[in-house]
Amino acid sequence: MTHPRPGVARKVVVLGSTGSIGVSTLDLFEQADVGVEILALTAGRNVEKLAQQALRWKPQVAVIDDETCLPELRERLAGSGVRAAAGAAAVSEAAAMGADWVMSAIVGAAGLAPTLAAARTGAVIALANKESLVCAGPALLAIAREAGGSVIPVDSEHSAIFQVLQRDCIDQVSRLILTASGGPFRTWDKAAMAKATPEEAVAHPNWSMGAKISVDSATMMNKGLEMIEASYLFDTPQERIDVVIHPQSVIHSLVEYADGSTLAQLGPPDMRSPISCAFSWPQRLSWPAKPLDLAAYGQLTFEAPDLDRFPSIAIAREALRLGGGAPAAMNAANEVAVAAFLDRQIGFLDIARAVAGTLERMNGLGELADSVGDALDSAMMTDASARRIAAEVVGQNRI
Ligand SMILES: NC(=O)C1=CN([C@@H]2O[C@H](COP(=O)(O)OP(=O)(O)OC[C@H]3O[C@@H](n4cnc5c(N)ncnc54)[C@H](OP(=O)(O)O)[C@@H]3O)[C@@H](O)[C@H]2O)C=CC1
Ligand SMILES: CC(=O)[C@@H](O)[C@H](O)COP(=O)(O)O
Ligand SMILES: [Mn+2]
Repeated sequence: MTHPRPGVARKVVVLGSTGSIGVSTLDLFEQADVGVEILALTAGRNVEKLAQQALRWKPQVAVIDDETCLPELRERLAGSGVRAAAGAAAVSEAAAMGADWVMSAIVGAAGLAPTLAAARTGAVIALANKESLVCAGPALLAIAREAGGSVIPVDSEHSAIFQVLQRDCIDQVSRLILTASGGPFRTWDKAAMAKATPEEAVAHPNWSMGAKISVDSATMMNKGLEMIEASYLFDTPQERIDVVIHPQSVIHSLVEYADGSTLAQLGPPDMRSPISCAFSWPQRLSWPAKPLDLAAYGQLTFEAPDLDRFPSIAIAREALRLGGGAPAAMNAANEVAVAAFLDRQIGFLDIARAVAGTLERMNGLGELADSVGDALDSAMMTDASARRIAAEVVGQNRI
């Protein structure tokens, strides 16, 4: 694992540079004034923003997933010395350019192939793309380990656990406690939630994030995904992972030990902090981070999650219990249902119904069996059949 060395620019790739995490990552590089040599920046289809970033950071290559955007990217980068490339294969090639540190911040299962490609190179992977762990967690972690690299979580809860986990006392960990804000509908009744609009669902109370994860926070599927993520990352069964609602998002998660002591990590809700940790671990970066002013908060509050209004946590527990392809299927069904909700095809409460319905149907068809062969192929096969079935289920719920 390559640690930052004073005076030596680390070679970096930022996958998903145009998104919320990607932008925070580049901003942190500026704020912390760290020495980085950016090998590649990648985006989905936001060619204007990608070109702007590329002109500022001068990577060797700027890659856009959507091939129809390549002519415009080429035009915008003409004369800059930055090569333009396009397509999913080019994104994975960028991930495997031999960087010391790769930020994995593509949204959804689309991040799996490039993250695995980066893992095979032995890079330090700063992992924001939780969906890749959900789809193929054990394989991804094993590939990174075997290649001599590492996976450092960026997701705020997992970064918190990563920071307070005492590696010498791993057998004395009794519980991992994930905090959840409760999202924008924490206090809404079911009748109001049924009518919630996409605009209301993406209005997260504490964090400014991409649309998909914002809807996941509103359904609390984000916590379901995070429970699976924590189970794989910290090798902990789901029975020992709990969720507590903490509306202020100041305590990012906790580790409870068998001697009755519970350690927590705190900070203002700012993703540059876990990104900073993943960049400099086991050291710390200096940058003008806003300090935590506990007196200004006055009080930190906690409540138990309501599984009737937010069934997604239970759905994720069931997917983890089923094992095999169930987490990947759950993730794919959720991506389909969230996209349909954002497109106003289904109602807010239909998202969790569609995910549960897809899992039920696939289980009945025997399509959630343990994977065989290549982890990526097998996760992508499960992903594809879950998307097909979820589209049918969503069609039945169409408004
Ligand atoms: N935002 C946050 O605070 C947090 C995010 N995460 C996780 O980090 C990941 C990124 O989240 P966030 O930054 O909010 O998401 P955004 O939607 O803001 O950004 C997603 C990024 O992925 C790119 N992208 C989208 N689809 C594809 C594709 N098919 N191929 C290649 N690139 C693609 C987007 O490009 P384009 O701009 O062109 O569409 C963009 O750069 C998610 O997995 C999320 O769960 C975890 C914790 C916190
Ligand atoms: C910032 C981050 O890590 C998000 O995953 C956050 O946790 C979302 O907030 P919720 O707690 O509402 O899901
Ligand atoms: Mn999180």
